[in-house]
Amino acid sequence: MALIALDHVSKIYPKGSRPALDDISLDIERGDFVFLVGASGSGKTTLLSLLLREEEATSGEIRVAGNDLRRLPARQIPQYRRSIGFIFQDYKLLANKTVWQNVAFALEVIGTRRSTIKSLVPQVLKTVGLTGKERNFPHELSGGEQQRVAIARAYVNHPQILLADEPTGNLDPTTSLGIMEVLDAINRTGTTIVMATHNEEIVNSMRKRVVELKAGKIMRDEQHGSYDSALFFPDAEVASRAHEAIHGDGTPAAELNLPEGSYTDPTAVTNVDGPDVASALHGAEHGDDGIARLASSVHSGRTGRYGEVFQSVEDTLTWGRGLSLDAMAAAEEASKPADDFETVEPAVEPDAQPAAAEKPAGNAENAGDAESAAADRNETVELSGPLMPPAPPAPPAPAKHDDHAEGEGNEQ
Ligand SMILES: Nc1ncnc2c1ncn2[C@@H]1O[C@H](COP(=O)(O)OP(=O)(O)OP(=O)(O)O)[C@@H](O)[C@H]1O
Repeated sequence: MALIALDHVSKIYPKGSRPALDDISLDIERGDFVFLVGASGSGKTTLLSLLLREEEATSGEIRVAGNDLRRLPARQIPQYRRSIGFIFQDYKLLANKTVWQNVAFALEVIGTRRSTIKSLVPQVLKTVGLTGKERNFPHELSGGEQQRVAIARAYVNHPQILLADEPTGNLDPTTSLGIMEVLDAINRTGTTIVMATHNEEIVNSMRKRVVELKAGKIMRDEQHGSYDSALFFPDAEVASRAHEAIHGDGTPAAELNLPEGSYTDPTAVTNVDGPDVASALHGAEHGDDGIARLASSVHSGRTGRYGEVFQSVEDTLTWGRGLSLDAMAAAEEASKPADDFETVEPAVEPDAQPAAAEKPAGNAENAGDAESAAADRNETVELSGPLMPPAPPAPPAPAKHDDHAEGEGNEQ
């Protein structure tokens, strides 16, 4: 039997005007890597929430690793969730705990022996390429490093299933590549991965199974699938949104001074990109070289139409290839009249981080409810099976390094 099996599943939220999921049937086998794609609101997060038993299906049957989720008693839900790792777009790390403590906490709440924790935490941090960052707090890490901590926390008990909701959504292409390398390596150890994403470059390079949702229904299920985000984010709409985000007005895309090729007639968006995308999609043998293709795509600077049009938005972010504050201050200064000697303050603090990344996860900081907090964040599983892969591939290098790591962290 499939590891994950959905049979005619529908989900209607109490205030929903239409089903968030509408008669979905889907089997996912052990060891699969599945991309869930589809427009905003198509039901991707709802599907992941059902698998996690955060939400209950309105009708239909869901079985995960032999558990019939309709019949799972409430008291067994925390234990069930421990068999599943979950990774969020905004990391959901505990802001007041170090890297080491964030990962160790996942083991502490299930009563893992201190000596075991001391042995497991460095192993998993090494796997995700974070050796040397053990004593850093989340705000002292880049976005990519924070997501690696989240992956380490989700993976420390070697879950059978890893669910990821837009895990690269806040990251630049190069950092996303590093995250995908880690997820691919974890998948190759036998962990089943279901990942919701809008990132066409990742989907098209990795050529894993693609399940596409549209208005709560499965429109497509392909073994070595692709994704053209332009189908879901018509160029004119994306361009307008990007322009509005940057300049704060609603100028129609057609009137914007956009780079050649970034705007096309919205009625003609069903075309796949030019020869580059076509060859990326169909040029190589289907095999286990998705990461190599992704690396080649990232290094060539090809980010797909969705990536291209949001490029300037990405450049304003304060992590990844963030805007240089010096350059920004210099530009402001240069644009001022010569007789204006006012000091120019930078718009953001040099070490500013996205607010979401600093937020603790749900009620996870409530010390009196550590168990349910951990369950909410789903980072632990039963201590069965090998905790580490027999021969994991070399972990990718961290997205960036700093000089203030205090060495290998046996801080417990
Ligand atoms: N708690 C809720 N109550 C009512 N409606 C909801 C709730 N959560 C989601 N929905 C609705 O269900 C539909 C599917 O939402 P869902 O979040 O699953 O989409 P998604 O594909 O994950 O979107 P995105 O890519 O924007 O994250 C949407 O119409 C959404 O408005």
